Amino acid sequence: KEKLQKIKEEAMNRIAASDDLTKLNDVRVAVLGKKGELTAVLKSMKDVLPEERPAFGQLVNEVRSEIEDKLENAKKALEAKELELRLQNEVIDVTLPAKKNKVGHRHPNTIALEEVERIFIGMGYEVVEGPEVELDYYNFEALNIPANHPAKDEQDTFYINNEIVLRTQTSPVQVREMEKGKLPIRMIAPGRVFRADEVDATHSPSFHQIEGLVIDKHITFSDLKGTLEEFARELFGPDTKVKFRPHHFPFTEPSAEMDVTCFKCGGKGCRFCKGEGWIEILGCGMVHPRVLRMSGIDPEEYSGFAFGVGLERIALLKYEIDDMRLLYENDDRFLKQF
Ligand SMILES: CNC(=O)COc1cccc(Nc2cc(Cl)ccn2)c1
Repeated sequence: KEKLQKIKEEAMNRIAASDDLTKLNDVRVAVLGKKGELTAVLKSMKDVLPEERPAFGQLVNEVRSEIEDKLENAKKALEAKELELRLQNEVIDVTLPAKKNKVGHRHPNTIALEEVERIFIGMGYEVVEGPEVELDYYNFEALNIPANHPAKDEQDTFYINNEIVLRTQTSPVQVREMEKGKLPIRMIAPGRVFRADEVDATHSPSFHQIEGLVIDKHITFSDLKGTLEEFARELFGPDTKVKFRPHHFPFTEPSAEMDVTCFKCGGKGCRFCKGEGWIEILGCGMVHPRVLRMSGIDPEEYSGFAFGVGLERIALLKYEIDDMRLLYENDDRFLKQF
């Protein structure tokens, strides 16, 4: 009897002292398990006098159910505590900012190209593409660039062989269009061009240009100025002013270069426009009559203007990128800013 009392007291204390489910289970096994203390007592029943067995057995069962109840309550309490702990640790703060998903980005060149295309498509121009590996006829002769012209030497042009080059501008696409003789023409020719230049912050052997060509009856220099002024305004903002400075290209006469007021300082002069207040954007001019004639267009009947703009130049200006090589290094840290 005393032994049972001791086992019960000891078990109760050990249950109360168990601060987690594992320890509690250890107590259950130690007392009620196959080799448990109470089980041992039950096994010693055979030594008890037969007439005392019923009372004894009842006593043992009482102790066992008291211990089982205590174990059960302790188990429930510990489970509740564990759940409470988990609820505190696993709480999700829904007010935290969401993780930004990594999404793709358009390259600055792509953004600039799509912007320029949108402007001229809006003016009714067609976008035409052509071969990057070109006959030197279309890249030079048809553009009134004579055989011994410096632009043709190997310092500036990649030759595949004596007749075939990597095009140095997208004008050949326009010559091919003029040859078709379907007039009037209003087109832009975007695409990759190649120069055997030195590579530096503003030159790359392979870059992109967009050229424009308008051929119709009675096209004048003022059509050129009006069109390119509108282009500049749509690209750099409505307050942009333009100016045309006389220049020379073999394929246009007269020729000009167009500057726009610096969109950073509005024309006062700043670091960005090197204090000039103006930034050169493109070259242009009235298509040279010899170029028209070589492509089968009568300069007495038709006239036209053309222009060429460097795509990287637009992208570098618009996004204030100071080294063209950044456009080609595919550094995600740079590209994901656009
Ligand atoms: C970045 N480009 C520049 O600085 C200058 O580009 C220019 C300038 C003037 C005209 C043209 N293209 C052209 C095309 C034909 Cl088919 C006939 C006449 N001209 C390109």
